[in-house]
Order: sequence, then structure tokens, then C-alpha cells
Amino acid sequence: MTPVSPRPSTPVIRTLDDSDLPDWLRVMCTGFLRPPVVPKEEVEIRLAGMDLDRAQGAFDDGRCVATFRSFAQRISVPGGASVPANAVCNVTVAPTHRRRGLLGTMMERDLRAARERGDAAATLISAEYPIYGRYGFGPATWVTEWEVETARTGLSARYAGPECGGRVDLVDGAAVRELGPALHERLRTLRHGAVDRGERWWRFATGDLPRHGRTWTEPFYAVYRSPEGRVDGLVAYTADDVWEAKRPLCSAHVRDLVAVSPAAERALWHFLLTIDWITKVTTGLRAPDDLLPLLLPDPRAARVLTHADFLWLRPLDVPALLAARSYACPGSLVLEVSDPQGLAGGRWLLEAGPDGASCTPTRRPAELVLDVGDLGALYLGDESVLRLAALGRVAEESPGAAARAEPVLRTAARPWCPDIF
Ligand SMILES: CC(=O)SCCNC(=O)CCNC(=O)[C@H](O)C(C)(C)COP(=O)(O)OP(=O)(O)OC[C@H]1O[C@@H](n2cnc3c(N)ncnc32)[C@H](O)[C@@H]1OP(=O)(O)O
Repeated sequence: MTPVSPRPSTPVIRTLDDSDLPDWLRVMCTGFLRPPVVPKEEVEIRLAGMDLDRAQGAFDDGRCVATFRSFAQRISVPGGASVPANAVCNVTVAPTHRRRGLLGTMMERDLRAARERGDAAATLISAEYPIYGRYGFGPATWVTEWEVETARTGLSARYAGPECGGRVDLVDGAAVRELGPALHERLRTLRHGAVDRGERWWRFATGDLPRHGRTWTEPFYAVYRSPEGRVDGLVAYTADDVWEAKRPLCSAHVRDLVAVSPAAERALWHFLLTIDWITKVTTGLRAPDDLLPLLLPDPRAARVLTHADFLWLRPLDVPALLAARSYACPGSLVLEVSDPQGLAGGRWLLEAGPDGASCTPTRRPAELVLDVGDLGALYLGDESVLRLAALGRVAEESPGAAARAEPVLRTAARPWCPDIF
């Protein structure tokens, strides 16, 4: 064992080299309450997917006591474009070293580097709501999970094929790795808030790479092909095998359902909800405006299990972000963004239209004044300016500015990020 100094010392924060990884992963697993002994094979797998220059650790007496990592990501924005983002993950501080400012220091360093690199925003999935607002992040997407009682839906097993057109086929993991990436990229041009999935994502999702501390259960996979033969949908689900008094009481759990047309969505949900023996289907984390409940003759068959904030977004380059998205209603707005961390503040003129937008520094008087985190919540069109103004979080410097901004910034479909990272 490394000798330990009897007095508390100030941990040193630095980036990693290969040899730090076993210790670093032990602390991360401890923070996430997973088994802290990480097999060598897992260390190798992690190492192959990590940019060590973007991984930080805090070391006290040579032992790792905190972890933090970021990686390059692309996030889709309203209108179908994508912007470069700094995705933050693996944030843990050992229970022995909490509330001494370690997270704050690592976050500060990482956000500055991302700003210098030219990332438009930082993103993360927040473990707990109160952690990240102080660093300029705002909740930008929400998710809903339903549990559907199949006997109540009013769907009949017979109508799936002919009614939807196209066909549903069972496939294996190798087919998912082949067909999934292009399908998911099509989803990202249709749904804002979706982050890119690299090759490793698909390998983990199909059991081709193991995940430490989790037992792998091979899911069932099915794809939907349109009448023209295009793969427009994909679902991965598991099922349990529960019986009571000779009656099946089995549940299916959706791990991933990607569909790029309403027909594909309808066909895949119909397929899942009419599988023999399955009495309940849990949907996984969907967009809050998912079609699912309204696809059912009886929408009350779908009960909400979870409704919560999901992806948090921290603007780093306001003009690049605002110019990258589209706006359903034309309008011009002068926004003053305050940023206590000094990364993205300023006064900007947004001139927005359905075909594009410009966002430039201006000396015109501000119409709306807001904090950078609230801009993060508004950016993907999910939060309401009027709501934030009512809460006193957006200040109206020009009468009626919040009402004018509302139809400009909101989007008809809600953003959705299906992925945890
Ligand atoms: C993107 C992701 O990876 S999400 C995963 C986040 N990790 C976890 O939830 C694992 C368990 N928790 C932890 O490891 C730690 O408690 C962390 C990482 C959340 C916080 O680390 P710390 O080093 O204790 O944070 P730090 O000391 O820098 O705190 C900064 C401020 O945030 C506050 N804060 C930190 N964590 C929390 C929390 N969970 N709830 C409320 N406030 C919090 C602190 O009170 C402090 O406030 P102050 O500046 O007003 O005093």
C-alpha cells in the first residue's frame, strides 16, 4: 500500500496517462456505486475509447480521489444541422473528498478548454438536478417513460402488417451494427437534441463489447422496412418470463427504438404490444411528445412511469449556436446573456427566419436579459421564454419582448436525446 500522510492534503488535479487508468476507474466505479475492482480487460476497452488529454483526475498522496472526462460530440439542432459539443461524463468525487471544490475546479478547466477549441456548447446527463446549474448548464431536453398494459390498448395482433404497409423482421446484433448507424443518423436530421453514436456505441449496445459490472442479456431485435424496402425503424427489447397460475404475466422492456417515419413508429409499437404472453411493455426513455399513447385506441393503457429533465446544455459560443438552428417563425431579438464564468456572455442580435438565421454582437439596447443556463434550457426550443419571464429568470427590457420571442424560439416537436453518456 502507498504510505498515506496523517494530515489532509490538497489534491493535485491533472490529466491522465495510461498507468493512471486502473486507479481512476476504481474511483469512478466507487462514485457510481459499481463494483470497484475493474478487470484488466475493461481497463483495455476503456483506454481504447478515451482521449486521455480530456480526462482529469484529482490525486491525493498519489491516489486518485476524483474523476472527470469529456469527449467530442455532435448534437442535432432544430432544422436538422448538428453543432460540435463538449460532452461531459464520468464525473465522480470519492465520498472521502466531497464538497471541497474538486468538481468545480475540473469543470472550470474543461469548459475553458472546450471554449478555446471552438465547441458551440457543452452537454451532459445530470445525475441530480441541483449539481450543474451553477456551471451554466440548463435542462434542454426531457424524457418520458410509459408502461403499457397490452390487454387495454385495443390493438389487435392481426392488423400490424397490412395496416402499416411494409414489414417487420427479427434480426441479430450483427445486422443492427450494420443497419443501425445510418438509420440513427437519419433520425438526427429529423429530431433535434439527439447526439451522435459512434461505432463503439453500437458495439456496446449489441454486446460486442462488454460493460463492467453489468450482466449482458442478449435482446431481441426487429427492423421495420417500408413498402419501398427502406429500413425505417429498429427496436431492441428484452423480455422476462413470469407466469402465475398457468397464465403468462411477462413484460417486455424497450432498450432502443429508432423510427424515422410515423409508419415505422406505428408498426414497431404495434409489433411490441401484440407479442403473445407479453402483458406489459415499458417503453424506455422517449420524447415527451412521442406518438405512442395516441397510437393506441385507448391512450390510458399507457401510464407515465417517469417524466424528467434529461440532457443539460451549456452554451459556449452563443452566435454559433443561435445561427446553427432554424426558426419556424421569423423574428429579430436582442438578447443579453450573462455568464458569471466569463465564457459566453455578451449582447447579440438574432435575426431569425425559417431558412436560416444570423446572430451578431450588437450595441442596440437589450430586449431580453437572461443567464447563460437559461439560454441553454431555451436553445432547443423546449422551454418557454414566457414561463422563465414569469419566474423572473428572463428580464424583459422591452415590453412584450418575451411574447415576441416565444414563437421564434419554440419548436413544434420537442427535442429528444435518447442516449445516456
Ligand atoms: C455528467 C455526470 O457524470 S453526472 C454524475 C455526477 N456524479 C455523481 O452523482 C456521483 C456521486 N456524487 C459525486 O461524486 C460528487 O458529490 C459530485 C461529483 C456530484 C460533486 O463533487 P464535489 O467535489 O463534492 O463538488 P464541489 O465540492 O465542487 O461542489 C460545488 C458546489 O456544488 C454543490 N453540489 C455538489 N454536488 C451536489 C449535489 N449532488 N446536490 C446539490 N449540490 C451539490 C456543492 O454543495 C457546492 O456548492 P457551493 O459552491 O455552494 O458550496
